[in-house]
Amino acid sequence: MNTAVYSDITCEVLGPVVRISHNRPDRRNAEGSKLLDELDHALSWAGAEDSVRVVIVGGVGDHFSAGHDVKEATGRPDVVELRYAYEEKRYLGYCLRLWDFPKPTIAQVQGACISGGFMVANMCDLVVAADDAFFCDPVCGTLAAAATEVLVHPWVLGLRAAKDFLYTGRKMYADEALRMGMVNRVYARAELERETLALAVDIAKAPPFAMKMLKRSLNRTADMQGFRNAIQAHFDTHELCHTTQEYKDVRALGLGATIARTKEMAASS
Ligand SMILES: C/C=C/C(=O)SCCNC(=O)CCNC(=O)[C@H](O)C(C)(C)COP(=O)(O)OP(=O)(O)OC[C@H]1O[C@@H](n2cnc3c(N)ncnc32)[C@H](O)[C@@H]1OP(=O)(O)O
Repeated sequence: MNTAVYSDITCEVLGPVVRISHNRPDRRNAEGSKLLDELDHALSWAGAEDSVRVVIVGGVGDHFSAGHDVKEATGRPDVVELRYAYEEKRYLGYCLRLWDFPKPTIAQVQGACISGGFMVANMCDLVVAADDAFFCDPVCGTLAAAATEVLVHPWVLGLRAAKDFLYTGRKMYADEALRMGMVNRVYARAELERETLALAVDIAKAPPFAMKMLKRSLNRTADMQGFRNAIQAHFDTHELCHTTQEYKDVRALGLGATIARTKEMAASS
């Protein structure tokens, strides 16, 4: 049993399935350090608990997540060493732990799934989306950064489509994401939770050791093609961008401007 008390996530045990949800709907589920620490804590518990067979990662409210909490981020010191340590732990480290999670994971996505939040969803094995879900990662244009810290897009979209998507920073709606193979299934918004849980319960019937080995082999297939090295190399490239004048200029514009630019870029075709 998980007796931890969380504020920024919810953690529900649903038979053999645990649903862990971002829970800051008033901030559009922006991921601050508390939320990320709680998410990682709940995942560690679920990974070690024998009765848990599948984990769903979701979001309470209208949106999966608006990405990093940019308000919190602008309050942190702009010092390379401190930023690197923070991002290596909470972005790269937590994401790789989710990627390596020993049981199947499903992202359950409705509404906005933006940049940092998208990165978390992309670390899950499967993505199930509501018909109102949209995905975007416009941070090259909005924050002068080479995409989010963990660059999964070429692996789940293909190289050419990832370039189109990231160069424009546009929105991709659930139906296109399904066609592109970036999401597995799309349901009407009212059915998302029920259908995702039904899928999780179905997967949970498999023998757990065999499932763990199956996931390990599938992930190793990606590793043998360079997945982990590419992810780690991109992280350093991303961090380099935080030292530039371009970055300092956009950071000085503040939170409101970042959100406004994100909305503007997301609206472009
Ligand atoms: C490498 C970098 C990675 C990153 O992840 S950087 C972050 C990228 N994300 C963004 O730039 C933010 C994107 N947010 C949006 O586009 C919109 O939001 C939504 C489409 C998700 C929702 O739009 P709507 O329903 O009109 O809500 P609203 O009025 O924009 O926001 C409601 C409250 O939520 C706060 N908020 C939204 N996103 C963030 C965020 N990412 N970090 C911190 N706060 C956020 C706002 O400021 C506001 O707050 P108040 O009610 O006090 O005015």
